[in-house]
Amino acid sequence: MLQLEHVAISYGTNKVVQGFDLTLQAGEIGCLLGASGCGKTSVLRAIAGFEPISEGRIDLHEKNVSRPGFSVAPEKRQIGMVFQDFALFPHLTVAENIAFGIRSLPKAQQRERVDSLLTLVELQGLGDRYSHALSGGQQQRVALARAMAPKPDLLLLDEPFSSLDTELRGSLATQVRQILKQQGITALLVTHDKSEAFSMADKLGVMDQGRLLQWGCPATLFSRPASLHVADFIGKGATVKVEYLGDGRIAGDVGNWPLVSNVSVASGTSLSLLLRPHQVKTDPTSELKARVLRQIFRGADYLYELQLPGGELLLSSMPLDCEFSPGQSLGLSLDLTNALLFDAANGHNVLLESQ
Ligand SMILES: Nc1ncnc2c1ncn2[C@@H]1O[C@H](COP(=O)(O)OP(=O)(O)OP(=O)(O)O)[C@@H](O)[C@H]1O
Repeated sequence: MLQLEHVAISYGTNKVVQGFDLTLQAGEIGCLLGASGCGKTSVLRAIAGFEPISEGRIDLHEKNVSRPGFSVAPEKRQIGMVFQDFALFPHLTVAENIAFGIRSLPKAQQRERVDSLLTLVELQGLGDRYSHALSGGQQQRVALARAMAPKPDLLLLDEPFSSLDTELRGSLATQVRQILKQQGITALLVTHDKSEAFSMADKLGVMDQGRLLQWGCPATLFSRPASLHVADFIGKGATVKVEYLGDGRIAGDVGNWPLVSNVSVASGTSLSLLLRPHQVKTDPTSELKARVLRQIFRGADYLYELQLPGGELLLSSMPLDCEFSPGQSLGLSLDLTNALLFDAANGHNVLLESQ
């Protein structure tokens, strides 16, 4: 449905996106996740036809729409867009906003489509309102309905929920996913919010400085991140230095541990071991000790910041009945079943497939 091959985007001499490959199948929801300024919006604008590309190609339905020196006009691409700031027309009612892109259809057909979209986004009865009389979440659902009205082949969503409060953002992301799935719409969303990305995406990509570091299903990115940067970006954790001893063992300030998976490095290699909070547990009988630095109440559990005697930090999530105070020393056990290991020199994942 959508294919980007080795795409580069430049503003003058400044290349802000490079070597960008991405494939989205029909009906899939893709999501680009990355810090501010990494090039997410530029990629969306290039797909929509608003930005030329300086290298590579963009194909829609296996037809080339962008290559250096050539670009099919945005209005000929059958692409709908939803932006961060809703961008509804204030002088038009909700129904008129939704009908904006289908003005050329006969009136009766327009009304029918607007009514079915109002039902779809659960705004029945609000067709005559103006946007200032709607909540942020309602406005964003109008923007979604308006983008869907012309039945686009592809919907691009640029940080569509970022101006809403956290709770509304979460529930709207789930609703929007349901609507897109129900209608079989192919969509690409950009965001810097991990939870939004996880609740929306069939395929997820992490971008950094204009490059797509990894593209795959969210579970794969979480459990098999290609690099420490991807792992760090998509989930909380702490890294500690260890050395690969050979024979499937690692050692460092966290002690000497056997690995469940094989690694692709020689003995003596310096590695970074990423430990997520659920992998670090209290064990009074353990020789591995750490000092409590901070206890953070998270509602359903505590997050503890811990320090090993050598100075390295660990994070641990513990149930609410595990009450420890700053300064206290704890025995720890580590669950290395799904441990993530990266080459300390280049940050690449060194784990081979689990045995
Ligand atoms: N029209 C432009 N002219 C020159 N530079 C631009 C232009 N648009 C974006 N840039 C630069 O390109 C880089 C990527 O910007 P882009 O908006 O694509 O990033 P982003 O990941 O979407 O950021 P954000 O999350 O903050 O919206 C940034 O360094 C930005 O300053």
